[in-house]
Amino acid sequence: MVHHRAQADIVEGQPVNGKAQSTAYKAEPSAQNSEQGGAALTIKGVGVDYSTAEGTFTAVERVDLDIAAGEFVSIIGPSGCGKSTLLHSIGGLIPPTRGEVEFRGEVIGEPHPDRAAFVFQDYSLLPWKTTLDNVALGLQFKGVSKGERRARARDLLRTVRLEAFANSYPAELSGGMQQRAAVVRALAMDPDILLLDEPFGALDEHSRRQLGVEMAELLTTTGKILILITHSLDEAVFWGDRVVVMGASPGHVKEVMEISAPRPRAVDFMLTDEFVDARRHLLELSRHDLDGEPEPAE
Ligand SMILES: Nc1ncnc2c1ncn2[C@@H]1O[C@H](COP(=O)(O)OP(=O)(O)OP(=O)(O)O)[C@@H](O)[C@H]1O
Repeated sequence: MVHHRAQADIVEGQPVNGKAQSTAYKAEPSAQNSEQGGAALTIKGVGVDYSTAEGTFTAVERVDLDIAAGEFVSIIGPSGCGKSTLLHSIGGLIPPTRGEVEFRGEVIGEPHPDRAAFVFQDYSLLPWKTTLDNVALGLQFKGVSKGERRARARDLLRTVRLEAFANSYPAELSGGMQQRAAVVRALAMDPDILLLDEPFGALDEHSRRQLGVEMAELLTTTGKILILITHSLDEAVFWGDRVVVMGASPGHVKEVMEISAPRPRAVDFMLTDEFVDARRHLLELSRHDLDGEPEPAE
């Protein structure tokens, strides 16, 4: 069943210089994960301003979100609404201008690959290293011995059916294969949080759907917190325990939608009423973004 939490139910708007109102949220961890012990990751009033030649630019106004251990959260929203900025703040790459991000009660102040690992759209594999060495790379920084890191990297490559390409270089792999390698490279670090910034965005629609289904079990049974930025409504609903819908100018949370189907989900989930209803609702929400119309007054 799909639960919408309409903005009016949960938002305390604050006028900002007479412009758009901010959206402050207190979203609860999904029912599916709440038995795992409440929020592990707390995003408390996080806002990010950038300094530009024209002055201060507010990319993210204010976001509040509690995420439970093992929860999968998808983030969607129009281009430029601050999705990547927020993700970078969660991972410690960009310090928030306002508020803070806490993991298990500890403020995340700087990047820490044991805690949060990123997977970006452009694969970011090192072209001069083999697939195996790319996956093993992070373990080197953790001080794992050469033999052990190669063994662990080989095991991980097996989980994404890339063992036969262990000694190939990234340029010899397809886009989907490179992205599978990039995902297991991040998993090799055994982070508490996996941050996925449009990881399948460079792939054609067929490949990204196939990869999504293939990786569903691997990614969603890790017990890690997963946060996925995507422009694909299908992906957002297919993966997420919750879908966070962001709006722009400045970046804020418009709505949080809960998707209750258990994970890992098979491709048949896309044919269910829950999937179709959720997708339709998200499409309606983003219609104004797609039409290029201003958002309705909040
Ligand atoms: N380093 C920076 N300095 C100034 N402005 C920035 C900087 N990085 C991002 N911005 C601006 O902040 C806003 C949010 O950018 P961000 O990349 O977070 O959005 P996004 O929702 O991830 O966009 P997309 O979906 O297109 O990737 C945009 O208007 C962008 O131009």
